[in-house]
Amino acid sequence: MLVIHFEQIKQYLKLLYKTYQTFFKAAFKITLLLVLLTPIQALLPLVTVQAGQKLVDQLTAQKSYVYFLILWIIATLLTQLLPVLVTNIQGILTDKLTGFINISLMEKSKKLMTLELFDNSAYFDDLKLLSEDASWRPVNLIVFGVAVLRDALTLVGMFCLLGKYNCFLALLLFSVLLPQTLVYYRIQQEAFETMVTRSKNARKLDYFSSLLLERKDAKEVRIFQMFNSVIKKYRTLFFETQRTVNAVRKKQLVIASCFLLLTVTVSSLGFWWFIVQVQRQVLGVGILLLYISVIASIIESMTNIVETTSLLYDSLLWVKKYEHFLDFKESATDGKLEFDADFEALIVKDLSFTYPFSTKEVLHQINFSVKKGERIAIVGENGSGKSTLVKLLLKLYPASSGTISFDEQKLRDLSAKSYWQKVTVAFQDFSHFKLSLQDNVTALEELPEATVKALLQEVTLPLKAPLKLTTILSREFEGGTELSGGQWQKVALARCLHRKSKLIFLDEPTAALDAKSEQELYRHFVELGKDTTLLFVTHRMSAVNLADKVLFLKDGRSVACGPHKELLATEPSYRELYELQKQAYR
Ligand SMILES: Nc1ncnc2c1ncn2[C@@H]1O[C@H](COP(=O)(O)OP(=O)(O)OP(=O)(O)O)[C@@H](O)[C@H]1O
Repeated sequence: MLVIHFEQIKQYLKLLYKTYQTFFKAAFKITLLLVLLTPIQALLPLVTVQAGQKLVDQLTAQKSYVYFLILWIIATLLTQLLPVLVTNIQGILTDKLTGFINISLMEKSKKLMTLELFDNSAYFDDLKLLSEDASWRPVNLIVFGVAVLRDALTLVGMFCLLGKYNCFLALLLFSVLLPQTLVYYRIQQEAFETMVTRSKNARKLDYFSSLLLERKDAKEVRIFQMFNSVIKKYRTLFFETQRTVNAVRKKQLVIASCFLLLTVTVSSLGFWWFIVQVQRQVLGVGILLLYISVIASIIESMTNIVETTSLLYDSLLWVKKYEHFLDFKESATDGKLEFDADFEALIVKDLSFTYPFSTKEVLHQINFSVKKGERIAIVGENGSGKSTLVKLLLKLYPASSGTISFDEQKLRDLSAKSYWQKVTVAFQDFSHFKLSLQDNVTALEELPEATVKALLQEVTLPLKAPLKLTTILSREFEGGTELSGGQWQKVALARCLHRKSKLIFLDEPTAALDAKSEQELYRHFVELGKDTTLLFVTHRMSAVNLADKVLFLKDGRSVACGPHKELLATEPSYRELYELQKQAYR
């Protein structure tokens, strides 16, 4: 049992050490100053107590006490002054640490080439927690991290002071307090585990309340009358969580009371021993003042340590998650070759794929090729693997087997950065950046206004009041506005076009457009130029007429790839899909 406790304490201290390492990395000088001030602050109570004892002894012996009085005044003054200074320094360190942590999280994300991390639920949950808490965890870490160190030093100092007069009593008190601390710690640990369970539940609770309060879901929540059911779900989960937490609290109260009784008994015995020493004139009366102060300080530091360590614990686990995220290594390594956009053919050979952390293969032995300048429509039923294929072609996932190559260049050997610089895409679930219209089009690249306006014209999105290039596309920000689904899609298409790439992927970004607008836009992309290669996913079979070739996917397999008319003649399931849509649009 005790081994487990020591293991936990060891892990705790390791995490505390790592936390201090992060403090130093974030702000070396400020942390150093804080670390230097901490022992001074921690040992001041010792000086005050001893000065008080000596003062009383000198007074009763009718000797000069001025020196001890001055010492006591200085120590008391510093005891009051230092916390103000330390709070100030902690504030500066908190700001620096918050910036440091947030920037390092963003920098790490920048280094992630594939989407693998986002499919790993353990990492993804951690990442969500990391980004949600990054604004307040650093304060917690600094305030509690410094307090733990300070209280531990005071505690050690006080035990040493007591040991100077009665070593046995100091050891006895220590032996009562040690198991008390460990049990306290264990209880806090249990409380924390409940808190973690609670934190999982808390996220669910948050979601339920946001579901009924946020704009995003306001329409469907009303129409489908979801209020009562969601409130009921919230209530059930809330009370269930409360019950578990209360059970831990009750246990905590009982055990804490038992140990408190033991500590009071030992302290009283100690007090009695010191009274006897004073009666026998072995020690001066001042020792009683010292003893009372030492016991009060030991108990206070002890309580503080247990409370602060448990308050600090989840923040330390947060640091662990932070380190864990920074250490995340992708299974695929990036290539080194520069992408030559002047390729003659894109060749996909025996391509199979299983998503990371999944066992189901979603693409099986896909084969097709695209010549430079060709327009390929990728069609197939829902879930047939069209978007997955596009993600693989974009190097967002490494293939499980098989190859994608541009002439002789294998995609896996290309540097992701060089590849992404020369391709462009509009996704089905494209990003709605809460930035200005201009920034949404340029993806924060600096482009002349005239170019942005021309792009918007290309995708037929007129700049009519109140929409300007500087308008923020979100009501969350002052002066912001919201676009319609179709307008948003045009913004995504303008973003896709701004790259002027020779290799374009469209993963059905046009679902919210009417058939005419969609046809016009596809035509626009098709007419971009003879050396522009276009691969577009579409559900509207009318769009396949614009393509040179159609890649027909079924259950993750490439059933056929060829001109639309050829597929109609040779591939019955393709003909069936086409006829079905034709009838629907009649
Ligand atoms: N991140 C993921 N992890 C595991 N499986 C996934 C993931 N994303 C998609 N899948 C699975 O891969 C299969 C193919 O999905 P994909 O989105 O590629 O199909 P699609 O043809 O584009 O469908 P739709 O026409 O509905 O857009 C589906 O069975 C889907 O459940």
